[in-house]
Amino acid sequence: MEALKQSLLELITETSTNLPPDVREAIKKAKESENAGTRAALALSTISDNIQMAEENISPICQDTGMPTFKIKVPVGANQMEITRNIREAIVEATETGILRPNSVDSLTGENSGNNLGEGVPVIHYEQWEKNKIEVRLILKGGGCENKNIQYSLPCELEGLGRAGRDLDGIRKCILHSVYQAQGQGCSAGFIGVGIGGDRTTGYELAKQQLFRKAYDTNPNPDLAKLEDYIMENANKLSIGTMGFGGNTTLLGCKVGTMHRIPASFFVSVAYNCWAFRRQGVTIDPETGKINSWLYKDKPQKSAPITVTESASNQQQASGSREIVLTPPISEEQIRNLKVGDVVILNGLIHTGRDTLHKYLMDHDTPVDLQGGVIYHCGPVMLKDSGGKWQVKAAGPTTSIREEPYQSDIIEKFGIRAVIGKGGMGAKTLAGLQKHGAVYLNAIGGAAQYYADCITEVEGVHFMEFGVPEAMWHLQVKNFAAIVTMDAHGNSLHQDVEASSLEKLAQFKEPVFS
Ligand SMILES: O=C(O)C[C@H](O)C(=O)O
Ligand code: SF4
Repeated sequence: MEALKQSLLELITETSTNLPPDVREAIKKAKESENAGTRAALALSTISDNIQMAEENISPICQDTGMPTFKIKVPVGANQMEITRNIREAIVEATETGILRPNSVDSLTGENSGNNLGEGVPVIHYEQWEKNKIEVRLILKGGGCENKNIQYSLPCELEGLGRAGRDLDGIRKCILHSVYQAQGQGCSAGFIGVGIGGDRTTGYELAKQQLFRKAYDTNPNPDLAKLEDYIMENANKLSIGTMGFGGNTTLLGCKVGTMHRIPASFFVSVAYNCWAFRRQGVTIDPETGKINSWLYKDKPQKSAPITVTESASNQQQASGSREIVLTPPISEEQIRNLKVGDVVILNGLIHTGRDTLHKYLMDHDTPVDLQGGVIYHCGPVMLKDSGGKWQVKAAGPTTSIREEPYQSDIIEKFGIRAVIGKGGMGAKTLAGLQKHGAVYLNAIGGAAQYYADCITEVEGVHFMEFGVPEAMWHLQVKNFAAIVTMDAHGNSLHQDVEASSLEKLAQFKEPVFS
């Protein structure tokens, strides 16, 4: 078993940096389904470039390397404690080399353990089988899409869809609703795993288990196979699109599993996974610890099950949109000149800030002048080089809506002119942008290599005690592109897409599977 740690390290590295062929194929089909020049097409082409860069740089596809979750099958008699020890060592090493972001945080103190270990982290599930090999599957599922998981208890009333009863049709409605409620915040286009039945805990477990299926397999249960096909065909008619920009592809995969329940409970649990669907698997020789085979590396046999609807109203044009170059400090006049749909190219100094910093700034001062400045909702992966200088390993945006309670106040208090993030923000921030003269810029979620490439220098950092992702990094950027999705005139692309997708959801109200 000497080689085991090295094998696990290889598995972690591949999972974080190299998307499997079935996922790539689904993204490729999505790209082909969008009309050239639309925002969705541009977002998908950034995503494709990013996937390529991550593989070439052997660096994280997305800066959020998620909750490492292992599913392991072992021969009778295998030493599970030894396997766990090796996993923990491999995790620590992958963190030291910037393959994983230090992501394990004490829930009460907020302290980052710094090495991705902690109470309950990583997650490891063991199962025995009668084969003489070890099978290890790993999924790195980030926080933004995890926050979009949802569990329904049937019967229930669903916005847009009405009553969902305790039958296949009620399940159908829940799944469509789950895609709608995620909007672009889980970095759509996404994959969903659905668990029908169980209790609240096992239902979610079953949903996550579905994510280990290959994107193009066929469900052995004909009813569920029909349901999966139906969802793939119709969820895309919601036209939420990549990053919630509108567009033809919202969902890249849907896998449904079922288990028994007790009479009083009927749960439908949905695990939402972003396009950065990082899962790999290996079989390992139990004597040597060496990798024998990879589980997700074969080319998909069937073509991608993506059906698209051409919907002219949702073809958000990006070509022909204005491109505006800005260098902070930015004036109010420059901001008021911007409109939803403009592409902003930023050069100069920007500052990262996410959950801990926003809360902190509510009743503390800022260590640097933010007048006319730009805040980037981002928790990067950083490594110190041999000369003691910080290097950016990955730096895409995080979900902005979490800062909704603070953002408007922070903009006003410090004179901030632009906020970069992803997924959009709510009514309070929109009003604040209008009142104080600021804009919201949407970067492409998950495109962590693409944006890391725009960062020319790390000028400094404050609040390292918050941990690497939550610290305030001061970054020099060049040609950092993002789209204005909320302007200083009360317009929000996110609000528009949410409203139009709710209208479209209502077309699925009538029973289909009776
Ligand atoms: O934590 C992050 O960097 C991003 C997170 O996965 C998110 O989607 O918001
Ligand atoms: S930022 Fe987006 S792509 Fe990255 S883990 Fe979060 S949801 Fe996934």
